[in-house]
Amino acid sequence: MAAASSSDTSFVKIVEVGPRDGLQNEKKLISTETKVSLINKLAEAGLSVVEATSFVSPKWVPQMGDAKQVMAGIDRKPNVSYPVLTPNIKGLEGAIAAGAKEVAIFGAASESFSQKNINCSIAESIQRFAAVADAAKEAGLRIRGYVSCVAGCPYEGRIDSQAVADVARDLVSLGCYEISLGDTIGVGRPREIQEMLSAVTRAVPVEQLAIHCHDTYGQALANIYASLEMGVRVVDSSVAGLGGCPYAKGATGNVATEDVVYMLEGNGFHTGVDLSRLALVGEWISAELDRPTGSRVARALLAKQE
Ligand SMILES: CC(C)(COP(=O)([O-])OP(=O)([O-])OC[C@H]1O[C@@H](n2cnc3c(N)ncnc32)[C@H](O)[C@@H]1OP(=O)([O-])[O-])[C@@H](O)C(=O)NCCC(=O)NCCSC(=O)C[C@@](C)(O)CC(=O)[O-]
Repeated sequence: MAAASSSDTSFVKIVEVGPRDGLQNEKKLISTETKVSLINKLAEAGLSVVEATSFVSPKWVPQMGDAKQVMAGIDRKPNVSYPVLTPNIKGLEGAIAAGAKEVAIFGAASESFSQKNINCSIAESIQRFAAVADAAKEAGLRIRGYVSCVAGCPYEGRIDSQAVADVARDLVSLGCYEISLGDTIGVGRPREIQEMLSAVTRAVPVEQLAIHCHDTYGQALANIYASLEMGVRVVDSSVAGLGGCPYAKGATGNVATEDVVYMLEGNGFHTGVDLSRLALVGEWISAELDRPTGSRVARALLAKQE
């Protein structure tokens, strides 16, 4: 697998979020065995970061209620990172006990979304995350940060880019090595994403930023390309385009990883991901969920093989 190097500007790190962001909103409980197989198959397809699960309240997100069992079941490959979401100290304790080496704290640039998603204001969330980050550092864990609603909020509409920059800066100051900027409801367009990135890069170096696009309005690939033009080299995506957010009504899945890999590899970037193998993983999980894959690239590739 190709290794990322800070001087290699053609390498794009893909953070596969399908097992967490992709599955968290599924109404029917998916077996732990299926989740574990999905994570293992994704790592075998060359993904070096596979976000595995969330240590959140099972009352809030029942689908992630088997986080401990998922972490116990996966075959951990040495060069693969398996981050997990931890909104509070209870979540962090669960993650440490399960042997996680990387955790993610997740805030929002919108007050209303913060309340709906994690039941506190933005300021309270930063305080809560400070305690999580201190304990995570103490335990030797790497910490990633998310900012949701960077291009719009399901409750408040347009979000000021400075609010995004402020939360991103706060998360970096708590010790996050990378900040993922989430267009949670997929409303952003390339120029808006570039304007948002201009504001955020005044607060956080672009080398520490990732872009996380949902494809609700069909803008995700264009927005990712616009982010690459701004120097972003980390992209979050979800195999087969799985997903949606439980606290953002109507939000569809993340951009499909297969579509991102196809676009990148044909545009002078490399990812270390085996696209044919990944398309088969997407086909498999879609069959498990009883629906067609949400990846247009996978559909095209698989149709050719048939
Ligand atoms: C943050 C809380 C816990 C606050 O929820 P709360 O109700 O304010 O918390 P609490 O401390 O009052 O506890 C209430 C109950 O939850 C339990 N509890 C408390 N914490 C935990 C925990 N960690 N693990 C397991 N259980 C927990 C706690 O023990 C207690 O249980 P009870 O006494 O009632 O039986 C809750 O709001 C929550 O779990 N929210 C999670 C929301 C979530 O997972 N959202 C989806 C992920 S974010 C996202 O998708 C966006 C992203 C990242 O992908 C980027 C993008 O697209 O924008």
